[in-house]
Amino acid sequence: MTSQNIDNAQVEQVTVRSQGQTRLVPGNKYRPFPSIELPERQWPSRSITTAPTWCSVDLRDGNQALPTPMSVEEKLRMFDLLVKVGFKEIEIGFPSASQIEYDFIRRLVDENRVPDDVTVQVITQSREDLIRRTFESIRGLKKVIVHLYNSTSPAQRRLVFGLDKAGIVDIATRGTKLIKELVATVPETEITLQYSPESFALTEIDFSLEICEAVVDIWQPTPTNKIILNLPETVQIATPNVYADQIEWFCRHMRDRNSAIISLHTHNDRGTGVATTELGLMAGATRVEGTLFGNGERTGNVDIVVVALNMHMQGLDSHLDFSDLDSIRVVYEECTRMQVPMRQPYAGELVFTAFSGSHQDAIQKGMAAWEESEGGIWDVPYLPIDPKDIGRSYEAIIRINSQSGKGGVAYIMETEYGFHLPKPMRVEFGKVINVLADASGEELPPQKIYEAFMHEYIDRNGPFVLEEFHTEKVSGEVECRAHVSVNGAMHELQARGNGPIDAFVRALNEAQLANFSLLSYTEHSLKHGSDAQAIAYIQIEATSNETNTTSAFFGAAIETNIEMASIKSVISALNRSQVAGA
Ligand SMILES: CC(=O)SCCNC(=O)CCNC(=O)[C@H](O)C(C)(C)COP(=O)(O)OP(=O)(O)OC[C@H]1O[C@@H](n2cnc3c(N)ncnc32)[C@H](O)[C@@H]1OP(=O)(O)O
Ligand SMILES: CC(C)C(=O)C(=O)O
Repeated sequence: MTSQNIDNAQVEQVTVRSQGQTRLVPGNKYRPFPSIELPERQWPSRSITTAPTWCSVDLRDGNQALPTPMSVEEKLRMFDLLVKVGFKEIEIGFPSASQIEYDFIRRLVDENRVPDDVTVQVITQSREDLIRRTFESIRGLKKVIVHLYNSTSPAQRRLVFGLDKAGIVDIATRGTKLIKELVATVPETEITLQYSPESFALTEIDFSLEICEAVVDIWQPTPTNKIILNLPETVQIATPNVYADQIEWFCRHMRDRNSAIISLHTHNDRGTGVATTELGLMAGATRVEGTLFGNGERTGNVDIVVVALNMHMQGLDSHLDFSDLDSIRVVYEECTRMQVPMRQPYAGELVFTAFSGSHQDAIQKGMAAWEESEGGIWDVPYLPIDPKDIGRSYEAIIRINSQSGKGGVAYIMETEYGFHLPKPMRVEFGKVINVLADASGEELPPQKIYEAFMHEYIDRNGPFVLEEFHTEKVSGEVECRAHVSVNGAMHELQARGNGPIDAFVRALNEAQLANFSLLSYTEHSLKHGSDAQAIAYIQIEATSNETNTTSAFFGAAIETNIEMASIKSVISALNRSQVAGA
């Protein structure tokens, strides 16, 4: 790859007219990013097998991108959160940037808030006054990574620094020399140097190597006292494979590879921060800088929550704890004043929710199979991880609107209210809910679905009303006596059958109050304990007196006495058949 000069380029954008519309095409305003010459690249056939060292840059790169940067108190709260999540390296700020940044670091020192197993990192430009101020800020800390950066890309060399390559190398090496000198001023502190050739991904790869090796030559790292070479994709300008090639090329060509930790720092301008980081790990890096939920400059830094949970879903221990992601999100939103979008991977409110019928059906079947497997391999369609792993409940997995189907409605009735609707009844009740959802045009919360069930099946009070019901055993059969009013007219019924339901069905038919037969019957208890109730579901086939056609109807009833629930479910089904005109 060579540097390109656009100064004199003749830029032409082209306007295209097609089918009555005008469209701007880029013409030669932009250039494709050149690829890296890397014969027999290895990364495409590798996979990620261990967690990298994670470094949170929430308190630096995240903070510097906020409209209102965090206060000292907010930074302290965020720091405690990052420690709790399990970060062992945390970039705590840019101490020479502002008094708040400086004071925050002093609070960490004065209040002894940095755990022994956590190393803090501070960033500085390669300018003498800023480096000296940085060293003043870290006095009293046990372990510190001093992070020196300067930008190296052709555009930044030309536009920001007005320097050639040698001048840019000189900025880096002068800074390194000064840091080396200042180590003696903090004897109680173990210093690691991190050097970032900022805009690495946009820099000629051989120049990136040259400047890093110039820094290495001064710092003199060893395999037991390594330097961190952080190779940032400061601005994302190419597909993720290009960054992976750059990382693998760098790892292959650098001298003394064992004395350096190769670190990734990616942004998300093209929306591929996670992919770029994952390929960078496959290409040989062992450390990742990023932020919670991807806060950071412009479109953000890479979202470490996603990279870590992507590992989790492959069965890898990420060493970070996101088992209560909602609480982490609350602290993040309060400290940064940013919001996690509803579709954010893992953390978004809607990412484990299905509204659509076919997804709900598959999820319901998958969940049932997984529960039966008692801890088997997670293989639930449409749910890449178990929401419970990150502290989410199963309640929101299925939500109902007009796109939903019977499976989803049955899932809500079962998980929220303990009603195991018989399979054919799901079809019938699913249609009831679909009509309601269509009419409202909105989501139907579980309470509304429950109310619709009660209204449709349980709370019907006519035209049939059961006033009295008794049974007794007579010569091996059950004899029932009942008082049933129909549209207010009272009828006394009596019949025998092989059980109470059979006797009651016969009594109604013999008295010519209805013309129907029993198709199916199920029951189950609803609650346990002294106020235990049972629900009975019955399906009848009713014949219309007018048209002599038959139709099937479900009825349901809830009672403490299961016999009474079954008899009332017959009445419920009859009442529904009357409304439908059977
Ligand atoms: C990609 C990244 O995220 S890098 C981190 C960026 N973060 C921040 O900038 C947040 C904190 N920064 C600040 O508070 C301020 O920018 C400070 C305190 C660091 C510096 O402030 P100032 O000197 O007032 O201003 P400013 O940042 O504009 O300085 C630009 C000068 O620094 C030079 N410069 C920029 N980066 C570097 C560097 N890494 N090393 C040495 N010099 C640098 C520029 O060439 C420019 O020089 P010039 O004045 O001769 O043209
Ligand atoms: C200083 C570097 C690492 C940086 O923040 C970037 O390149 O985005």
